[in-house]
Order: sequence, then C-alpha cells, then structure tokens
Amino acid sequence: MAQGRKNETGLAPVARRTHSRPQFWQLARRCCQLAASVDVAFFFLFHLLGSPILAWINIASVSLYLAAFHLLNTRRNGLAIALIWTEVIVHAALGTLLIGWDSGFHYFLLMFIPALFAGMTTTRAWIAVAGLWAFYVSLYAMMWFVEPLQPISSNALLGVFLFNLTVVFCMFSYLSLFYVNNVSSAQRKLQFMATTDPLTRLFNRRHMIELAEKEIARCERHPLQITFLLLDIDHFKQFNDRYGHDVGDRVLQRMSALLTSVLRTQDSLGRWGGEEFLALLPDTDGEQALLIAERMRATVEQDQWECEGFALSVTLSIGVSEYRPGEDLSLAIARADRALYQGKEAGRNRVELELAGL
Ligand SMILES: Nc1nc2c(ncn2[C@@H]2O[C@H](COP(=O)(O)OP(=O)(O)OP(=O)(O)O)[C@@H](O)[C@H]2O)c(=O)[nH]1
Repeated sequence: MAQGRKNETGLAPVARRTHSRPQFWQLARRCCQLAASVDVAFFFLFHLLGSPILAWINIASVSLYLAAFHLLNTRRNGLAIALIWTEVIVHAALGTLLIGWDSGFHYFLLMFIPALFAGMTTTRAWIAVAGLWAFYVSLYAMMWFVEPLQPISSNALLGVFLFNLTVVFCMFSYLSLFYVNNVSSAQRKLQFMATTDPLTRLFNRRHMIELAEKEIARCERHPLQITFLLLDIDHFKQFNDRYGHDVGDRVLQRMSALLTSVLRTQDSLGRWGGEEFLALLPDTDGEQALLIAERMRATVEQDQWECEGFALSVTLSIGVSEYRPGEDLSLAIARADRALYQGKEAGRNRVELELAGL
C-alpha cells in the first residue's frame, strides 16, 4: 500500500522528506516577505528613474509574492514555489529586456541554485540547474543582439545595477546565515541525542565511556587519581510492580536530579543501565570518593520521596573503585560493580569501596 502511494505521487522518499522540512517552508515564507518589500522599493525607484513599465511590473511581483505567501501559509507549497519561480524568471527576463543586461537583474536567477538543492532531490535539482543555466546563457546571448526596449540613462542604469547587486548580496548573506544556523542547530540536536539518555537527561552509557577514556588518557599524562561510583537503586523493581512503570520512571528522573545536585561541577554522571548510574570523579582519591558517595546515599535516604500521591522509601547502594594507572576502564568499573554487589549482599543502602587486592 505504502509503496503504491509513493508511486502515485511520483516523488522519491528523499524528496518527500525534504519538502516536509518545516525550516525550508519557513525560509520560503521569509523570502516572500523580503522579496515583496524589495519590489515595493523597486516600484518607487523605477518611477523616479522614468521607467513606468518596470515600476508596474513590480506591483505585479508584489501581488505574486503575497499570493505565494498566502499559499505557503495554507500549505499549498507546490503552487507557491511555482509562483515564486515564475516571478523571479519573468522579472529577471523583463528587467533585462527593458533596460539591459547591465541592470544586473539576472543576478536574481543565481539565487535559485542553493534553493533548488535544498528543496528537491539531487537529480531533479541538477536538471533544474541545467535548465536555469540554459535560460541564463540564452538571455545573455540575446542581449548581444537586442537593444534594451526601454533604456534609461547610464547613471540610472548604474544605480539600478548597484541596487540589484546589494539586494542579491544581502539575500545571499541571509540565506547563508539561515543555512549555517540550521546546520549548527541540527548538529547540536544530534550531539545531544547521541550523548544523552532521553528519560533522565543524564549522559548515556556510550558517552560516559568516552568521558572516562578521555579522563584516563589525561591521567596517564599527569598522575591524577580517578574514582568511579556505580550507583543502583535498591529494590527498584518493586516501584514498577506496585505503582506502575510511570512511577518507576519518575523515581529515575528525580534520582538523576538529586544525584546531580550532590556532585561537584567537575564530576560526570550518566545512566549506566536500567536503574544503575555511573559517576566519574576526576582528581579524587578513594577516601574523598567515599565521602561524596556517602553524601549521595544520605541525600537519597533523607529525601521526601513522593510520587503521584505515593510516599516511597527509596535508597541507593553504591560501589566505589579507584582507577589503577595502566588498567583497562572495564576493570575499574568491574571492581566498582563488585563493591556494589557487596553492598547489596550486606543489606543495601550502603557505600562500599573495592576490596584491596581484588
Ligand atoms: N520504570 C522503569 N523501570 C525500568 C527502567 N529500566 C529498567 N527498569 C526496571 O528496573 C528493574 C530492575 O530490577 P532488578 O534488576 O531486579 O533490581 P532491583 O529490583 O532494583 O533489586 P536490587 O538491585 O537487587 O536492589 C526491572 O524491573 C526493570 O524492568 C526504566 O527505564 N523505567
């Protein structure tokens, strides 16, 4: 069924995805507003320069841009793009025919090139660019043989040229800025998604490993101590079983906020798995880490846990390990895990440091 619909529209999946991009249509709307404003300025400029035909062409252009803007607002995007295309091509051609190639109206055609690649599949964009190139070259060649139909003085022509050039510079700069901002914001979002656990908003396991490996590399250059805390909520399963999964999720979120508030700015905290967290404490020895872990344990125990009307008794067991220079990260974490297990075995709600010699 889905495949059939694809064929009916005649659009490849990439094209449909591209056209559903809200930023593209937001940009198209903004371009309509800008272009309509520029055309209002042109109306007065051409009246002053004694070219009434061009002045009234600009009024037609403003109407087309307003219509395209309205179509974009009502999601008739294809028709809107067709109107914008028509306006730019006809306007550039008429401007050039009436007052000559040196008016610089043809520069507006070049602005389509990035828009074509942003709004179409690559193959279609190449075909459209080839068509645009042919039109551009034909217009240029024609102006070798045809005199301008409504010439204006050379000073006025220079004025129009400078005006057009300035507008094209401004619009290209605006489009470039828009593009760069979009790419940077997409990169930020991707970076966030790649490093963050969506439920708790803490770092995810993969990012914690990256951070820990960076810290270990730093530790190998300068002899600094690193400690790891592996934290596990006691009897977490019972919250899910008794009160439902949503309450379990809220406990995880609240726990993340609480633990973050206890840690120092140089420490990193991540969700290691289900109800397990890993804290990385740089420049910290085992003794200091024990104090921090104890503070975390006590904070969780003393906090008033209430979730969706249920009073909960939440505690945490914590295993602490010191990183030994030269060892693999997994070994240091395995020792924290063993310490955590000992804490669970000894009755939970405890902090345990790795046993010496293990
Ligand atoms: N609500 C919720 N539950 C989760 C999530 N991830 C894992 N869990 C649950 O966490 C529970 C972990 O249970 P266990 O590993 O038996 O551990 P526990 O009940 O905390 O017991 P101890 O660790 O031995 O104290 C399981 O029931 C998982 O389904 C999550 O993202 N949200």
